[in-house]
Order: sequence, then C-alpha cells, then structure tokens
Amino acid sequence: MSLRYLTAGETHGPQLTAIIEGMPSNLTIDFEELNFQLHRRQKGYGRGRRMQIEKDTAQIVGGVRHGRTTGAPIALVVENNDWTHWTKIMNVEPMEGTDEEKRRVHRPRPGHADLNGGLKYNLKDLRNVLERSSARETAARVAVGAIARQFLQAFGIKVAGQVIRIGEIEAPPHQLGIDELIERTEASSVRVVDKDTEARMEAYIDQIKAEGDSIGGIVECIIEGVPVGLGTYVQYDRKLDGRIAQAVMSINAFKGVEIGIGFEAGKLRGSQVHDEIEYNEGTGYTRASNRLGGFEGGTTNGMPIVVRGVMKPIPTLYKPLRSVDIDTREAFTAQVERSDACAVPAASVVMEHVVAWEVARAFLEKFGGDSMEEIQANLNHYLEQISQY
Ligand SMILES: Cc1cc2nc3c(=O)[nH]c(=O)nc-3n(C[C@H](O)[C@H](O)[C@H](O)COP(=O)(O)O)c2cc1C
Ligand SMILES: C=C(O[C@@H]1CC(C(=O)O)=C[C@@H](OP(=O)(O)O)[C@H]1O)C(=O)O
Repeated sequence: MSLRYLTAGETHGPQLTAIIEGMPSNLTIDFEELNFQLHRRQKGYGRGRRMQIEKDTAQIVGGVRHGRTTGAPIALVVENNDWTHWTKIMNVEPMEGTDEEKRRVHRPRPGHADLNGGLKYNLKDLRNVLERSSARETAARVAVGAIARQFLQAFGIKVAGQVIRIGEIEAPPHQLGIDELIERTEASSVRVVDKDTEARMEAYIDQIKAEGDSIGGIVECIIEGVPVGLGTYVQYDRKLDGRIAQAVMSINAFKGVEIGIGFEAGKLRGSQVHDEIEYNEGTGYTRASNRLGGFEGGTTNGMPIVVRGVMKPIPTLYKPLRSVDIDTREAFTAQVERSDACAVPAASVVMEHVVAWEVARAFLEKFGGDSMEEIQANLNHYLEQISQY
C-alpha cells in the first residue's frame, strides 16, 4: 500500500481534518516545525482579513506517540478560529426572511467553483460549494506535506520555494544555493530573494487591490538531494513528473505546470535543451546542467527537481464581474465574499508541500519499509549498488 491521504472540512466549519496512511514508524515529528510550515502558508503580501483571524496549528490525534510515528494512520486536525463567527450561518438553514438567508450565495463568481458545483450537486445555496472549494483546505494539505517534508529531511532531502512572477513583475534570476534561497525568501513578504523586486511587487499588489481587482503569478519549487531512480518510465501512472504535475494542478487556482525549462523547450533545439552526462569519481554520474528539472523518463536523475506552477488571479473581485442570479436567471454582478487580492506567496508554500508529498510517496515506493530504520537500510543498499555501476 502506498502512502495516501484524505482531507475533510469546510472553510467556515469547526476544523479541517486529514488522515495519512502508510507513513513508516519511528519518524520523529517536530511539532514546532510542522506549525512553522502552517504559519508560512498564512503569510504573504496581498492576503485578506481571514489570515488575521486564523493562527493555524495542527493537532495530531492519532498515529504518533512520544513524538514518533507508530506506523498507524496519522490523524490531524487544524481548527478554524473563524468558526465562532460562522456557527449560526453554518448551522441554521437559510429560510426566506431570516438573517441566514442574507448569507445564502446565489450569484456565482466567475472563476470560482460556485456555478459548476451548484449544478453538479444540485445545491441552491452556493455556500455549500464555496465552503469546500475554498483554498482553506490547503492548510490541511500543508500539514500533511509538512510531515512528508520531515520524512524527506531525515534522508537529507531539502525543499525550497520562491515566487517567480506576480502579474507584470518578474523576479530576476539568481544563482543562490538552496540554503541561502530558503533564508532570503523566508525574509520576504512576497517570497522573492531581492528587496527591490519585493517593494515593486508590494506596490503592484496595492494598486491592483485598490482597483478592486486581483492578480496571479508563477511560483517555483526546488527539491534537492533526491536520489536517482524515483518514479519510473515503465507505466504511465508511475511517472513521477506526471504525478507531481497532477499534484501542482490540484492546488486551487493553478492553471499550468512545468518541469525544468518547461514550455521554453518548445522553442529550443535538442542541443540547447538536453543535459550532458558526466562521471566524477566520488559523486558518480551527474549532469552538466539541469534544464530538464531533474527528470528523464518519468524518473529522477539525481539533479534537483525544479517545478513551476502558474496561479490565475483570485476569482472573487471587489469590483465584481457579470454573472447570473440562480434564483431568477437574470443578469447580475457576482457575489462579493471576503477575499485575498493576491495569494501567490502563500500558494508557493502550498506547492512546496504537495510536491514534497509526491516525492515522499515515490521514495517510499522505491525504498519501501515499515520503519525508518528499514527504509534507511534499503536506501544504503541501493546507494552502494549505484556507486558500483
Ligand atoms: C492560498 C490560496 C488562497 C486563495 N484565496 C482565495 C480568495 O481569497 N478568494 C477567492 O475567490 N479565491 C481564492 N483562491 C482561489 C480559489 O480557491 C480557486 O480559484 C477556486 O477554488 C476554484 O478552483 P480553480 O481556480 O482551481 O478552478 C485561493 C487559492 C489559493 C491557493
Ligand atoms: C481561509 C483561507 O483562504 C481563503 C480562501 C478562499 C477561497 O475562496 O479559496 C477565500 C477566502 O476565504 P474567507 O472568505 O473565509 O476569507 C480566503 O481567506 C486560507 O488560506 O486559510
């Protein structure tokens, strides 16, 4: 059985819940680090008022004893502080003439899941769609991914993320190593490495917000220290680049994904794209460059995994777009719900965690075992084998 998880919970309900199955025993859980990852997801310039209400922390309510995993399913919970303000709206049926009726959502927002969800599940209060389609759910996914991240870290694998673009403003390229990248992006309100870009992005987000509009961008995730041989070319659904692409596309508002130079590859010649193979005593086989972002044949090649994702602008607009009222079928502007103007920095943290999860899953498939010790022994054996190759 491979590693898997499910989440449940509504954005204005009491809590988000996740169950992880397949984590080996004897992984030490650093609770402070887990909560730090949740905190990172809440930050970022352009977020709305909700992030001032929430102070996300995960409670682990199953599968961990004395700070270590036991091999049993891990259950975790992230409470919604906002629930106290929403209890009545969430619990009382919105009947005509009541206060709750005023909070019923019936003018779907273009770009959000409202109308599709209403039609598909036959729901006349689109709040039932909004509650689950909200990116609040990504708090649970970051909590899950933070455990995967700790699993990877135990084998020397590091994860970083950065914002590459917000709307018209692109971050200039840099040559920083992963540790410095982590340090610099952590100190930035928009998760970029240089202060000038940060200031320009902040001013740009302010302007967009003042105009009642929203903005998206491009984010990048880098995973370093991954051994060669995760994923495989032998079956379509075991290709790790494909699984990572699915994970990235599953993040709310993501409309595209690329690995390495991605779409650029369509413009260049083979000689400008493929990474030449070298052999060094000590480190073994390596590549002279990493344009293919760590993958050939759906399999890791030992170079850092580099993934980019594009996030569309936030659908809820304070200056709303045209829509149709589902009660009357008459043209109306879309409903305005409290909203972020830009969540690209937060989305970069989400991306780190969904990618880390997929890499951890592939790592366990390759070096499978029920305890951390067994997996370490399998890894050591494999590393010895490839050093002889
Ligand atoms: C971190 C994050 C925060 C988001 N915040 C908002 C928001 O405040 N308002 C909104 O309308 N959409 C927000 N979104 C986007 C919607 O959740 C998303 O567009 C919606 O679920 C529809 O799914 P789709 O865009 O993937 O098709 C956010 C997305 C992410 C990743
Ligand atoms: C709650 C989060 O993001 C929410 C994502 C979201 C959406 O429509 O996706 C809409 C907003 O919800 P609310 O109306 O409650 O403010 C965001 O705040 C979060 O990221 O934790």
